[in-house]
Amino acid sequence: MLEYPRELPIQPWNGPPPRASVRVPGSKSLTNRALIVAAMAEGPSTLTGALDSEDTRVMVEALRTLGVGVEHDAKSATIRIQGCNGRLPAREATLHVANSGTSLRFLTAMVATGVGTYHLDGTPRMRERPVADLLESLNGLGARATSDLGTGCPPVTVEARGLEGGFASIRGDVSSQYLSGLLMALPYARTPTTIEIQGLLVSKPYVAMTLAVMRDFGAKPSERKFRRFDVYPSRYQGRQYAVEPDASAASYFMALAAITGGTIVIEGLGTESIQGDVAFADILEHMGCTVAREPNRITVAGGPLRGVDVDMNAISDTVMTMAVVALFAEGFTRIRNVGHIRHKETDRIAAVASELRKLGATVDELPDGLVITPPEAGATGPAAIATYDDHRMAMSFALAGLKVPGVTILDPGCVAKTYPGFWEDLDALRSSSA
Ligand SMILES: O=C(O)C1=C[C@@H](OP(=O)(O)O)[C@@H](O)[C@H](O)C1
Ligand SMILES: C=C(OP(=O)(O)O)C(=O)O
Repeated sequence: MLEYPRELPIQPWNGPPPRASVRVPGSKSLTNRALIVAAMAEGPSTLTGALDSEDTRVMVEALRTLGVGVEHDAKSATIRIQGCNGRLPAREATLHVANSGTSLRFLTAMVATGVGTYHLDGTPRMRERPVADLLESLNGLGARATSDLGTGCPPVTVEARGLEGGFASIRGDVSSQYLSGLLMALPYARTPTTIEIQGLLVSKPYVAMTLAVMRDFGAKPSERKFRRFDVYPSRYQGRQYAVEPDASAASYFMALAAITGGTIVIEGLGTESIQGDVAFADILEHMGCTVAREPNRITVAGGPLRGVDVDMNAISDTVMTMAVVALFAEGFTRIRNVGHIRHKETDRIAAVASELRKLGATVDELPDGLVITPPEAGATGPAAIATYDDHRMAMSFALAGLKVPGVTILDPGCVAKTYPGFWEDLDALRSSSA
């Protein structure tokens, strides 16, 4: 991995507004889904355009620990997986997933299809991120899964003897990753399974992505209004799979166009993308940007921005990007229905509120959102921005530094969770636009 300084002063964007094309690295969510499904599949798979970051490395390492053959060629963004055809080789394993929510939730469900004893653990923050509802559902399907410290969070132990199938209900309002993990594991249950969602389902587009990847590898799950899901016993088939660029990562460059008044073309993401976060461009359009959408490309051109009132439940990884764009809009912005982001890398509502205030904004922190009123005379520095070990705090607030002199990002290395080359890509954009 790359080396990072302890803090990074951000130089304001002094040159002409950028006119550039950007292709961000592969999607974390699609890489980690494809890895899980390919690992369980019959036959080999090759993932191209795969993300190489902390979250995908911990997933690759965990699969190797489970005895699945995985070769990762980071230079060519290719990962080769020898599928285990639904029979996990390891009977006993301890998996360390750092602070990767997808890895923890997806692997917990996957190991329940095995026969043996599996332990999963992560960073201190991972030990505060809930998983109890997933454990409960797995227990109803034939596993013995426990939160070792009785906290409802990792570390987790799964004593597995394969999943029986039948009926499961799962809570949808804390994290959609429980449902995604269950869905991907269930083709390997002994009998068909019906899953019903209790309460609201957050982050719906991620569940659609899960179904899409399962279908791409040959399973045939069905769904009714995203309230009920049916999965039948089957086998995934190994294949070549092209991972789309990461739409959440692309939000930083869309936002850069919005606040600098430049034009940025996002390559490899467009109307054909299966990632919900491409809809970040729709919000920018409401704020005053011009957006052109093609099947594999989105062009965002900045303009005078006005505040918006927006429900971001479905695309909550872009809340922090939006919060920083709001600093440079006319009038206030209200972000609604994202209470679940308090359970992510950090309490993201609280973190955004504290750091925006350092730049002069007035921020009302709501239980499930934020109201951001930009300072009348414009945002001002200097400000040392704390990042809370949250990659998205670092990448979002770097954008503020392009407009406000004196912004320093503390612990810029936290971007390695999903976008290790972010600072280099930002510098490259700057040099190509000078
Ligand atoms: O399934 C996924 O790939 C993800 C689902 C979302 O989490 P929640 O469902 O917990 O909101 C998202 O925030 C995360 O970055 C990735
Ligand atoms: C919430 C995130 O990740 P995860 O839940 O996979 O740790 C994220 O990448 O913003």
